[in-house]
Amino acid sequence: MAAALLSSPPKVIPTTAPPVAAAGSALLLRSRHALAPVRSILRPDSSAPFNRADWQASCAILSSKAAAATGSSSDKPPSPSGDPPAADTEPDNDGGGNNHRPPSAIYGARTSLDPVSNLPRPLTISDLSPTPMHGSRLRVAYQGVPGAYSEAAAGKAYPNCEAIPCDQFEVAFQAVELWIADRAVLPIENSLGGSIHRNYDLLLRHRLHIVGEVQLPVHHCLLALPGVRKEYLTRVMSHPQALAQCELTLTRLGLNVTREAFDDTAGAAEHVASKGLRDTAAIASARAAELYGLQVLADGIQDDGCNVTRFVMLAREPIIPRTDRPFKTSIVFAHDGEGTSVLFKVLSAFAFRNICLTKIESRPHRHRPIRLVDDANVGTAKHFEYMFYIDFQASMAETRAQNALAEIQEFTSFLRLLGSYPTDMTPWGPTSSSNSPPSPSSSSSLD
Ligand SMILES: O=C(O)C(=O)C[C@]1(C(=O)O)C=C[C@@H](O)C=C1
Repeated sequence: MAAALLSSPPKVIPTTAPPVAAAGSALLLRSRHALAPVRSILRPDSSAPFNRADWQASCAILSSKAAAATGSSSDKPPSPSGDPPAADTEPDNDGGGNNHRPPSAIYGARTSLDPVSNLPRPLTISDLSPTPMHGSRLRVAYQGVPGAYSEAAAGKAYPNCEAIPCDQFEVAFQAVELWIADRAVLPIENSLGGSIHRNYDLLLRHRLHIVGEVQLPVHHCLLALPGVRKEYLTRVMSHPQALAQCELTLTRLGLNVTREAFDDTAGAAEHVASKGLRDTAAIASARAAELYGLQVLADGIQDDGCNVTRFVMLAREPIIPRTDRPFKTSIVFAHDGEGTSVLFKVLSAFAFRNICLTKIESRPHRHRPIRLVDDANVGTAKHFEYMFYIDFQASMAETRAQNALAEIQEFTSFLRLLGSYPTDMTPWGPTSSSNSPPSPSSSSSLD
């Protein structure tokens, strides 16, 4: 009998902090920048160490002055993005390694001792959506090197972001967890190649939240060094998904080539170029050809014109689900019961509420991949155990979604909410060759 990982109600939990806590932490972090002017008023010698007792004294002074005075605040409202002022580089800890923040830290950006300064300001929508705390462009981790489709997906999800290449999917997860990046954008499924299983497994292993999705039309090209002709080729290398997406076309082109897997499509192009491989082609984007000085031998070689990869955006904090636009929710669960009846019940919890499912995926159960079923008559049978991933078309702000999950938790041994996020509704036609990187002129962000 597996231990239920969700014990006391509510069992359906976001993986780290609930949305309100998430909003609170964003507010605290932003406010540390706002504190600098207050500190310089209280201690003109800002180079001197400023300890916890000082903070408490400062807060007491501020509160007593606030209580005694009258008048209105002339403060500027926080910036819509919530970003801290660029010039504010005050350290946020007390020198002891702890990020102690005085109560006044949550009072917003105040620069004077007027009475309103110390009253808590109301939460605004910008407080509820975590933004970069380093005052610069959003840093978005992706797997691959420049020219990879994941880089283009990062640019579609977050125009004008700073895309950070990572050599493995796991590194992109860690980059967000360690605050090196603000978001990760990772492929989760492709319309031809199917699920990217590694990322399903990593979603469970890590504690990040899905905060959005983007669907990217993927347009593959066959790339080789300038002057190389198709007849010279003995090998083609690319990401396994890209090789799978072009399998039929490679045969149709009459290429007698071995297939070799590479970490990412653009990495394969870079390898062909940097090693001067004249017998090898890479499958990658037209942008990769440009970046690495390769020629395009064939354009649009994916087996189907509509070749789309769905990427998910991951963050340390969940977003607040809404109902003013189409939302999707992703969950993962496991059960102890005998096979189909539990699955049937889970599906009916959605069906009876008219909630459409858009994806079901199963992966081996991480802690218990096999269950032995002892039966005296037929010996010991082995059942495979699975984790089930489901995406459904509803927001967690909707009662029907909350009720469906409340019901599902009754007959599952484990249930985790991976995220409730806006559905990518941007229209796309047949794939074009411009899998472009992040750029300030790109279309609007989805998050
Ligand atoms: O190699 C890349 O360029 C990637 O971004 C990875 C990836 C994938 O993992 O599926 C993304 C989109 C394409 O479907 C092919 C490869």
